Amino acid sequence: MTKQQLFEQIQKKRSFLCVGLDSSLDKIPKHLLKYENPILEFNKQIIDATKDLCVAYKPNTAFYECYGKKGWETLTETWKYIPEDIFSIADAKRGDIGNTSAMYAETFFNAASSEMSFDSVTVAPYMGSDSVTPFLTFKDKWVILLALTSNMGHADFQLQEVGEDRLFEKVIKTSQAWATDEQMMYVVGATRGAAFGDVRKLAPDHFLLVPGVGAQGGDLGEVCKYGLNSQCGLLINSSRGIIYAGQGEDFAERAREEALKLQQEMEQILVKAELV
Ligand SMILES: O=C(O)c1cc(=O)[nH]c(=O)n1[C@@H]1O[C@H](COP(=O)(O)O)[C@@H](O)[C@H]1O
Repeated sequence: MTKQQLFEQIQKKRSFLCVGLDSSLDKIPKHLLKYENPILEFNKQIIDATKDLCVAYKPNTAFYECYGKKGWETLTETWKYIPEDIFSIADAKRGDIGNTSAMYAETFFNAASSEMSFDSVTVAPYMGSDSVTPFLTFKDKWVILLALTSNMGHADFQLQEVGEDRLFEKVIKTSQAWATDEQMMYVVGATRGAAFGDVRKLAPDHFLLVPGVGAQGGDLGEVCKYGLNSQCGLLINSSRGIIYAGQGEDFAERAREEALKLQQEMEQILVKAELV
């Protein structure tokens, strides 16, 4: 998917919501355990209930890899179930020496070999250019590079000064030589509030993937105040806050209610910013 197509989806749905499919057997409603593949059934019902309210789905691969062969199959089938006009993110946080990264890129982008072709993959920048560029050889596929993450430990490295910059700023500056804003996004945690202003100084036009709304307590208004750009430029992810909103037979409706609350808030923000 291109950047323009993503923006058009945002305008059409009046939403920049990404639903995180961090689905695990111990958290999904108990009545689903009778199915042959409970997590796939869960994901399908969540997708059916939210697909008109969101513009992206983000399965975190850890929640699939932990179940071995069956988990990998569930990830593949989940990717197949995501509608084509919805941006798909393999949240795998990969990155390795060049020839290994090339195989990771095949895994997530080349359906001919892996049966999956996500629109994007999350990548850690730590190993540098040759660990990231193999993901950029696929047309209209995206790297979503970790910049300023939502977790406590972000301060251990990302805020350390490297010359004149903090490390996350260095990551954003240096990586812009590897790809344009048509193929690269940055992860900036919703819990980082005013730091969105600093990120926007360096990357005014890039899309940012923003996890941390919902269960981690990030504030949507604050993120948008500093992070919105002329093509919206934000994909706001919520995983647990949406998918585990209910535990009963009506879990998908409850998930929809939570997604709708966020979509309605986003619609107001888009209208106010005259983006729709
Ligand atoms: O790359 C990510 O998606 C990510 C980066 C980050 O800084 N913080 C973060 O929480 N995430 C992911 O975003 C999701 C957040 O889930 P919830 O806290 O349940 O909404 C999880 O899949 C995390 O792995």
